Amino acid sequence: MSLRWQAALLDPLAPAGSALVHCRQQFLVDANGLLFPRDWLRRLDLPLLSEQGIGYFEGEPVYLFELDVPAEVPGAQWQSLRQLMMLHGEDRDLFRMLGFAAQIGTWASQHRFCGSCGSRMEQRPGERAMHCPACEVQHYPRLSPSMIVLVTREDEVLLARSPRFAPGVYSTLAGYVEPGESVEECVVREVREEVGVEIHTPRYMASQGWPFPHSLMLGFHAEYAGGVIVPQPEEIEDARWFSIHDLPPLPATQSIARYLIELYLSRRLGRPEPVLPG
Ligand SMILES: NC(=O)C1=CN([C@@H]2O[C@H](COP(=O)(O)OP(=O)(O)OC[C@H]3O[C@@H](n4cnc5c(N)ncnc54)[C@H](O)[C@@H]3O)[C@@H](O)[C@H]2O)C=CC1
Ligand SMILES: [Mg+2]
Ligand SMILES: [Zn+2]
Repeated sequence: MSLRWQAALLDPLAPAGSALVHCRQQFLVDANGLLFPRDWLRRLDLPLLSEQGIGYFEGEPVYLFELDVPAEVPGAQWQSLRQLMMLHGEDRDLFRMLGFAAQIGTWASQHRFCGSCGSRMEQRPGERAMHCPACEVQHYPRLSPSMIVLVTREDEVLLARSPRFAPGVYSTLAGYVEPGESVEECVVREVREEVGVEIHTPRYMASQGWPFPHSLMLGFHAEYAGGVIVPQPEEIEDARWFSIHDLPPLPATQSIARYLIELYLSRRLGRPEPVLPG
């Protein structure tokens, strides 16, 4: 359990504190960092969509200002959550706070109106939920279960490239769980769809909350059972078997994709096991 960052439901009517400012997967940053005095922010008259009390960082209460548009603030710039992960990813507590804030902010901005009757939703006191006063519908923060799997064949691992990846980087296969499906069924289906390969006995390894934009990654290991690689045209730019002795550039160390690969290498090569990223 982290000590520097602790998520909590704080009352936005409480005074003082610090705040993060978020809009569309970007945070406001200035020379002092990402946390701004809340009273100072209030005086800027920002285009506020929602304010949420999100927790404690180093014991201090932290709020989130979710904005309608990325407004200009003198002396400050907007930085994407991805850029911030690259810059501060080693600071796990900071990144966990930012990931949580981004997900709460995105959810709050996308649940301002009731999807059922169109009325304006209200923040429910004492609970992280949006509530429709007209039809009583309740919306909690959105999470999308997704599987991620390392497929192996003895000293080889199956890695693929999405057109969105940084040049040269290959990663494990991932995909969203569909309604009515078990995660194990999703693993088999996604591997078949994305690379045309059959697997056997997918085994659950570990999980990770992933704020791009609101996935809960369920990490698996599976063994190759048959077929030749045929990449799915729209999603997979290239997919190959790589020898564990000759791997391409891999995803960021904070990702469970990297953890699954490193874990397999450690077991195969008798190295110490990696630490699960938080
Ligand atoms: N932490 C990690 O190590 C990694 C995390 N991921 C994450 O895994 C998730 C799924 O991976 P993808 O290969 O992109 O998924 P995918 O293979 O299911 O395909 C993505 C497509 O699914 C559809 N989609 C989008 N949101 C959806 C939702 N909530 N439910 C169902 N379908 C949806 C869209 O058409 C999207 O283009 C993403 O959030 C991605 O960021 C992916 C790789 C590594
Ligand atoms: Mg995928
Ligand atoms: Zn309603």
